[in-house]
Amino acid sequence: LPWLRTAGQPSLDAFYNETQAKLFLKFYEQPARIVFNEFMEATWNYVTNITKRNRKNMFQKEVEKSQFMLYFGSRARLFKTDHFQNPDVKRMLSKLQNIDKSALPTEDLQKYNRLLTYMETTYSTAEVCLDEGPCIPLEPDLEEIMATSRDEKELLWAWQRWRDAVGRQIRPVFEHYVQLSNKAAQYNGYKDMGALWRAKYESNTLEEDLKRLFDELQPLYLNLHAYVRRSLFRYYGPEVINLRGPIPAHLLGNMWAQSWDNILDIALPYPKKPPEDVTKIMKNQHWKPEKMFQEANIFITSLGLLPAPSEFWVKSMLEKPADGREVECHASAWKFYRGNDVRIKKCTEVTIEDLLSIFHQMGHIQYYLQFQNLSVIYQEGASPAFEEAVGSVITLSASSHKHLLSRGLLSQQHQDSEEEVNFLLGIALEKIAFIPFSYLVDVFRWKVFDGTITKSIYNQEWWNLRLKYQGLCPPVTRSEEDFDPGAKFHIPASVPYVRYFLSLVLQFQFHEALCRASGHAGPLHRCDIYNSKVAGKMLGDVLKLGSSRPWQEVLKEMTGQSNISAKSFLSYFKPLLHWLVNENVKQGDILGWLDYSCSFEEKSTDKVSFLGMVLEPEQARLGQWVLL
Ligand SMILES: CC(=O)N[C@@H](CC(=O)O)C(=O)NC[C@H](CC1(C(=O)N[C@@H](Cc2ccc(O)cc2)C(=O)O)CCCC1)C(=O)O
Ligand SMILES: [Zn+2]
Repeated sequence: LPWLRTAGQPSLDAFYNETQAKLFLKFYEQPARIVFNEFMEATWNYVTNITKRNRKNMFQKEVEKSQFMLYFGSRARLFKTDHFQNPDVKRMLSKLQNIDKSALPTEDLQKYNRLLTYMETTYSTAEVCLDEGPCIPLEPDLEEIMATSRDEKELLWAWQRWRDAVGRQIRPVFEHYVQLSNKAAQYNGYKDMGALWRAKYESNTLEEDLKRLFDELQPLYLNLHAYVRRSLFRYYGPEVINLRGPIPAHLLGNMWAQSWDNILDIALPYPKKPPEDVTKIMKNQHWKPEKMFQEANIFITSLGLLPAPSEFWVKSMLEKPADGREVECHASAWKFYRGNDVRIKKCTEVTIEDLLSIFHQMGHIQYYLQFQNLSVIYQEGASPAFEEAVGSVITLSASSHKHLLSRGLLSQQHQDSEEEVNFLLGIALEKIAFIPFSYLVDVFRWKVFDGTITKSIYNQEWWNLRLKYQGLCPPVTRSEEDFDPGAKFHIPASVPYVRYFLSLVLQFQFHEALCRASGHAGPLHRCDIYNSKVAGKMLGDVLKLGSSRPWQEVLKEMTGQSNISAKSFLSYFKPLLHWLVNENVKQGDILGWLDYSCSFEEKSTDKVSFLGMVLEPEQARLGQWVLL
């Protein structure tokens, strides 16, 4: 191209580099699919059959994958993209450069992988042994106790023994994990691993956006917290519950008190009109795990979206194996970079909770199927929150009274206003309770990564955040021998969590847009997009983009808004907020928690460790309050 040469060096370099860059990216595709496929297969084999041999093979494939990513990641850095014309080439090259832990020197990487696998496997194989007799695992046994037992002592036993069995083992390893994580992040050009995780959201206002959303949702949470505390007070009595203090963390129907839907029976607003027990109906109708996945598939294909391919039904692990194999029961959806090879691993129990979580998982599968023709580099969600919101938005329709009725999972025809409050409270116990938990998990980890929370105070800082954001307290004294955050899967598994907080907000924003598109009129909580091809097309168009476009652009195309907003979440629960505010005023309950611990002897009225809010009857009507 002599004539270009005379036109001056930069344009030639730019032209030459851009062409070269396109070839480089083209060449990347095939080997990437092969290397990633082999890595996913080896990891799948391990988590569905935990043996030394499978672990060794997984480590081997992990090293190969990392060498491959290091090769292409470092070469992607060599291109000077500022003169490039094609925005796609620039975006793909920049995504290729973030190679996470693969940037570590092989020695460190192998140590890091051993730490990660030790923590995740410790969690997945941990059991709690009764004094004499059997040892019981988290899924389904301990989770079943936390969900259904109403014996405070038994709940305390399960809560404490799980943390003894897992958290304590993981603590010493976690400290090294933090160091190596930060080292990997620095090799990628980030100050610490928290910064690398946050960069996935392509936003320089992420932390303030999170804070803003959290504050907008605070009135909902504080009113629900006060109401549930009152309900638990009525049930367990004043010895256990302090109406002006935090709630003991073992009484909320969940091992981590992250969602409280399992104690709807205790908190039911109108006990004379109890909702039907869908789990019981499923069991009476002889539902099996496979039928639960087919039910989700039927919903998804009713939208005109893609069905689960035959390989899915053949290769997935839909139930805990009965052959004594050790498996990782924590549910997950998998893609294998080979077209229709997509799978789910889940130790499914026949319950409504598992049915709804299957809708969530099948949302991941649908994303994989929709973006499979994109470059490997774009085969992920527009943001991690988008990935999580897809399945959850479908679940919002699937859990509606209208949908369950149409699927024969409810027999009651009508739903009067009191039954509607009961229904909304059920959804609130899952979604509103989840707000502060899904926010604080990564607030904790970001502070650990950036050094604010040093290893000598991990546990006390965890409980400070649990008190500050959730208004919970540990039911027994904790120490720095314990490591309670390690008792939650995503911490030993090193899976970021703020995606679930953002997904909480996003799923309602999506729900409102999809419901409007499907022609739904009336309250948002009565919407069911089932059978709506229009809503399906709107959703499919988002999924087809993968991460090829910034999520802000994708959100704008779908909902008309380019920023994430809590407005839809608030409007979905508006009827319930009014009911809760009136109920709390009637009971004279305060919002928030003045005391800072469960045990009453440390009762203190002078120390206000958190916003103590007193409702003036007048302001309460407007849902406002006066800071104490
Ligand atoms: C190979 C791989 O890892 N694949 C990823 C997907 C991907 O990255 O492509 C994946 O499958 N991750 C597993 C994870 C599983 C679940 C989870 O952990 N949920 C959170 C938070 C929550 C709670 C309630 C709820 O309704 C929705 C979310 C928790 O239980 O605390 C378990 C129950 C449901 C979702 C998931 O599906 O998000
Ligand atoms: Zn998910």
